[in-house]
Amino acid sequence: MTNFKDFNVSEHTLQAISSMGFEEATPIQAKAIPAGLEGKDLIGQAQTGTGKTTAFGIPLVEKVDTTSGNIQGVILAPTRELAVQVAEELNRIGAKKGIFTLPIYGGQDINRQIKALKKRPQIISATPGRLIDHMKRRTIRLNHIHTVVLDEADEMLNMGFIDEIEEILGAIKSEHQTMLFSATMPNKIEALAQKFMNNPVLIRTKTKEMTVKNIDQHYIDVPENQKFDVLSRLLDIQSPELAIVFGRTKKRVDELTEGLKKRGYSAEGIHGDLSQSKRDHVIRLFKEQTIDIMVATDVAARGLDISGVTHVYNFDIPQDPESYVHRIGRTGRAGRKGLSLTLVTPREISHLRAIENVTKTKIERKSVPTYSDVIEGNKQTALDQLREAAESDDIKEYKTMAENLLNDIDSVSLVSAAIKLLTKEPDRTPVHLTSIAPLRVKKSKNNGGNRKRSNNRGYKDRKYKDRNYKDRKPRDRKHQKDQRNKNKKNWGSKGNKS
Ligand SMILES: Nc1ncnc2c1ncn2[C@@H]1O[C@H](COP(=O)(O)OP(=O)(O)OP(=O)(O)O)[C@@H](O)[C@H]1O
Ligand SMILES: [Mg+2]
Repeated sequence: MTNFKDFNVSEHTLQAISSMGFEEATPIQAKAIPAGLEGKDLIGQAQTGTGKTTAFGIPLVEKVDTTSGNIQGVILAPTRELAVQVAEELNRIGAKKGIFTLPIYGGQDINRQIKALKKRPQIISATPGRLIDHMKRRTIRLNHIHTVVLDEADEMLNMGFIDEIEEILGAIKSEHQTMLFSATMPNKIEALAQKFMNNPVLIRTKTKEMTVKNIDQHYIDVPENQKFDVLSRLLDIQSPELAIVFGRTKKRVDELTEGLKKRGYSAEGIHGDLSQSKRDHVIRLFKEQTIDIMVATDVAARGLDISGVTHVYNFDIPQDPESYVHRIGRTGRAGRKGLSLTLVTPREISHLRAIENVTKTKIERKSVPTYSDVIEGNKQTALDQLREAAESDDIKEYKTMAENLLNDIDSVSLVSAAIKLLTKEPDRTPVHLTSIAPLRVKKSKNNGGNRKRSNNRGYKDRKYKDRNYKDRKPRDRKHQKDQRNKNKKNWGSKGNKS
């Protein structure tokens, strides 16, 4: 166990960490914070939800010179929501030291950001495309940078941000420390590390599995056309507090959201084609639990830390093992329990096995829940509601009525009737989703579908099909489109592209 006091950090930072409620450092923090404080370049890999933000946040904040109004630290993140979240966490860590971290991301009025930059942030947390915009306008200068962090470095490469990253890193001429963090570190990171890092130390926490143990991982083998009904049944039976449902494409997310709403669930969708204000709105509704289901593409798979997410449903099996790791990692964070459930069509089973091999985890098979399971689930939910209401204070005004009723009817009959009335009938409103072709494992010489894999080649080089491309330059979008067309040929997809 490592206490934050064991690190060589300022009293201000210790106070900030304590007011964040952190007592012991997590394993990645215990290893990465001392190395980071020594100024070493480092690559940090640890499972989802294990505190990597603070692992780079503390060394970064500690290094900031508060007497200078220059931007001294840059964090790059693949998505806008993550850039915002990381800035919030850094503002908490730097609160007592008086350090200001500003998020810089696409989709937000650039003039607003230019105005905010006048407040002289010492750190910026940015998406690559928008940072380059500011560099070109000279509204951000990187000539006093001493620390660079690439959060979710592998994802930024997956998204085709390599040119932007090279441009940004190449523009930092001052002596600086570079830190790369992610739960997954595929080999292609090496080229980036070789080019832009100075003898980086690799910091990994010792675990065989790529996913945390506190997530119960399940899958259900189900034909494509039954997936929506199965999802509805699962939502009824498991009644998650907060759930994220991942779909493969933007269109899929829209259709799923509509379908869920039709059946009476409180759900909203998020993907890269929505306006930033809509995306912010959905995240806000979900965080404050006004809605309890967020339907998302992989744009929400990385880094997002929303407390209270109890369930992750992969409505569509993810494109590759890394994506699986990050998606399910939206639950089971900071030691909490979580459950993930992946719907797998019969032709995608080999894909699931490949995920198990790469992540070194067993994903437990569950059978398709039946209609009577749903009824039982709904009865249980009704019972829980009744119990909760009975324990609350605001039922006093009903007590006289209850006493009168109890004079006529016995208590067991009365409670049975209350449960019956509260038990929701399963909603079977018809919902039609455009069907999509199953994913297939691409076979190569070294990599057969069901064979045990010595590496995860065949996945690594794939481009994800649905990402937030909005922060990217047009040229890259075209490149991505070409890539998608190529992929479509490889996988025989029917073109439900992002
Ligand atoms: N030492 C700690 N003690 C308790 N909670 C912590 C500690 N460090 C971080 N946390 C909390 O753990 C949660 C997950 O942290 P964080 O988002 O940094 O994880 P991560 O490793 O970056 O995950 P991901 O790979 O999904 O990005 C956050 O809510 C954070 O506040
Ligand atoms: Mg993170």
